[in-house]
Amino acid sequence: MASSRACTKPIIFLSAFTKSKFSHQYHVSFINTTSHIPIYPKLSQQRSLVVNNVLKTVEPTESSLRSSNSEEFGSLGEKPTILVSERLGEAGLQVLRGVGHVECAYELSQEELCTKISCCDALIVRSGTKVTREVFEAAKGRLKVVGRAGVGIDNVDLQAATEFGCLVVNAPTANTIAAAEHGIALLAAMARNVAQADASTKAGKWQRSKYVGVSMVGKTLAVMGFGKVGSEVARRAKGLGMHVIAHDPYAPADRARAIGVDLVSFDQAITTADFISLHMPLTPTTNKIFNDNTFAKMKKGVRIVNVARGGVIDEDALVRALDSGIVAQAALDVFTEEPPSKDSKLVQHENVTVTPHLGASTKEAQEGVAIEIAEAVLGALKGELSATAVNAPMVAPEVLSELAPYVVLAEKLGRLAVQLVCGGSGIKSVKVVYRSARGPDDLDTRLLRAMVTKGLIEPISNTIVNLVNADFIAKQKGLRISEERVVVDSSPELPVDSIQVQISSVDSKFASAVSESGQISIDGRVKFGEPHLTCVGSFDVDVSLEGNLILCRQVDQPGMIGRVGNILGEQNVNVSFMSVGRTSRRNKAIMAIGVDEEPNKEALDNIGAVSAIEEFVFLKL
Ligand SMILES: NC(=O)c1ccc[n+]([C@@H]2O[C@H](COP(=O)([O-])OP(=O)(O)OC[C@H]3O[C@@H](n4cnc5c(N)ncnc54)[C@H](O)[C@@H]3O)[C@@H](O)[C@H]2O)c1
Ligand SMILES: O=C(O)[C@H](O)COP(=O)(O)O
Repeated sequence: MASSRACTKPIIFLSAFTKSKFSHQYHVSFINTTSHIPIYPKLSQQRSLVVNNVLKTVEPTESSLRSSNSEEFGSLGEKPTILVSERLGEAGLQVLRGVGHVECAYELSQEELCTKISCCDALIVRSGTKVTREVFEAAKGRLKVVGRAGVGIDNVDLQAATEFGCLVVNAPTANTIAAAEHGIALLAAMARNVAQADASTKAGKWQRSKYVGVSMVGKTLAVMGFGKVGSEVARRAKGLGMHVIAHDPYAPADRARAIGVDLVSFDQAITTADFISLHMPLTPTTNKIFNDNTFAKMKKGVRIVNVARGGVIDEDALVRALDSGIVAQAALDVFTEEPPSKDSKLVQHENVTVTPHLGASTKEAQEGVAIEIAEAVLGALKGELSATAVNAPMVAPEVLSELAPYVVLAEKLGRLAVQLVCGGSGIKSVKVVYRSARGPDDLDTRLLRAMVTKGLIEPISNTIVNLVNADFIAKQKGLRISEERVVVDSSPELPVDSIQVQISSVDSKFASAVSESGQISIDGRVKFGEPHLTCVGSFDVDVSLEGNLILCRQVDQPGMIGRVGNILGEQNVNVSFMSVGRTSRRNKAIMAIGVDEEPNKEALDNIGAVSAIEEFVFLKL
């Protein structure tokens, strides 16, 4: 006989993120692992900021301005602390202050940031703060969300964020127009030597012949990266009478066609363009994608604008290309190192126009970005939809809402299964079987798998598992979680008929949980919205998965329920649910008893001493 006393902690975790296929909205939920599990499948108030080339004014929503009560913040239990490490529009700060403690601390050293971060639930940055692995380590698990008030997330270590279970959200739409306008401003300023002529005139010179420019009309502009900013630049360049081509391996051809832009290969773009405007993100693939080799292929006298990221250009190679005349001029808003060194040859080059990363810096964009990020961060903290998660799988809000009770079931089954293993940490292989009337394409199981993983890992480690880090943590622990879908003849209205968790190649502390095929196996289903355990090993049971559970295997004979019930009653332990499953009459039976309180040692010893009881286990859910 054996009993398990695995300990669980009353923690609420950031657990689920969803994104609608249709509305491009994401969802974040908090899940309370010990009591009722609240999921808040509310739709976010995300507003389109650029609609048909029109910049829409964004206003904070009423809900985001409303004061918080502690319940809204799940595990935080009190107002969250939000560190804002770079200047943010006042409207966004107002939204944040309505619900949290906001600390604005600018130009922090890395050390100062690491010191502050352990007291913060959220961090809001722009491009100037490096959110490195050290920052996540220093946060010691408290940091729930990093909000990037802008598009580029190359200054946030996403891998580290994911490993630490920290959600990263950005504000991808509010500065699109500002960046596109800045691109066009630089293009025109470069073509007409505006900056150089301005400096010369202010220096008392009158150099009209020196600053003869080039015209843009009829010239070919290659837009590299045909995303939000790139397509707005293309649209504006068309208005200037330019012939616009674009390269973007992932852009839909119909969007390009709609603007009258030809999508071409990388080489075709750079070899035929008179002007090249860069609008791709900085990734390992695009890092220094403009280098000696690519400059060598360009039309002599090409002009380059970069409002994307400095790192996409090999800056030394650009200086060489400028010196050799391959590149006639460059206009740069962004640099590999920001700010660039004072004696940077590139910055000082006479054919180069520079601005200090001003692409997003309009009043309108900064207000919009601030509200967009404030709402995304607060949404994440409150368990509401977050439209812009960048390091979490996306599950549509409607899917989340229908899966909500199964999410609870999945976690409880994982939690229960791991407590049935002798020395739980030796688990290597887990299979989750979903029985459903729906075809595989109609059932998104990532959330369920993540919750089984959470249930399996948390009782045996001090790791916090959520949807951000579930797969990573499982892999790190050498836990292979496979999934199987079995199509059954039940109602397609229900996403899942039942979930089975199997753990193979381990010994169980409750031998009856081992199925005929040799794995620990438990099944559950949702009944009337509540998770139920429906099968243990080869025994059918039916017990609500709440509170704690005692599983006993006994000889099937009269009076057993009464005897165990009496023992528990004597210790003032309330039985919430009881079910008996047996192989055949008067043979072996399993009694599953739900109890509100944790029985003390004496009660458990007394249950073990009942002669007809062959084994039992106490499980915390
Ligand atoms: N200077 C600024 O202040 C400022 C302001 C806003 C955005 N940005 C930067 O501009 C860039 C674009 O922003 P966005 O909002 O348009 O992003 P976006 O995600 O909408 O667009 C980026 C596009 O680049 C494409 N892309 C990816 N890899 C590519 C490759 N190898 N070659 C060509 N295209 C590739 C993507 O498919 C996508 O369509 C980002 O780097 C962003 O950080 C800078
Ligand atoms: O990626 C972005 O959104 C831009 O580069 C803006 O950066 P900023 O917020 O530092 O101005």
